[in-house]
Amino acid sequence: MLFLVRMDVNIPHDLPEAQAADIKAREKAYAQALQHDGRWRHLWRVVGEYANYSVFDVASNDELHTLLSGLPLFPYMKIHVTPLAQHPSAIA
Ligand SMILES: O=C(O)CC1=CCC(=O)O1
Repeated sequence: MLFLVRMDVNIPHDLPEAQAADIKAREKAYAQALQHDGRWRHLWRVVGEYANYSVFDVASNDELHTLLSGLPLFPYMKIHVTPLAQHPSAIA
């Protein structure tokens, strides 16, 4: 099952810099592990925003929820999920 996910990051300004850097490093490792195993298919920065559009390929809504809620930045993100279906005119 494919899902388009938008993540808007909002790290509080009063979070200590070292703590923010640690969370971002763990987020990167988590995201790259999921890209390597094929479940995080795309990760794109939204131009001019601290936000991304991602495409996930997972078995169920519950799996996606588990992955997203495990993101180290999860407490600091607004996440919007759009389930995707085949388009009849798509050639791939
Ligand atoms: O920077 C972001 O958009 C949040 C994020 C998701 C995966 C990652 O490494 O950073």
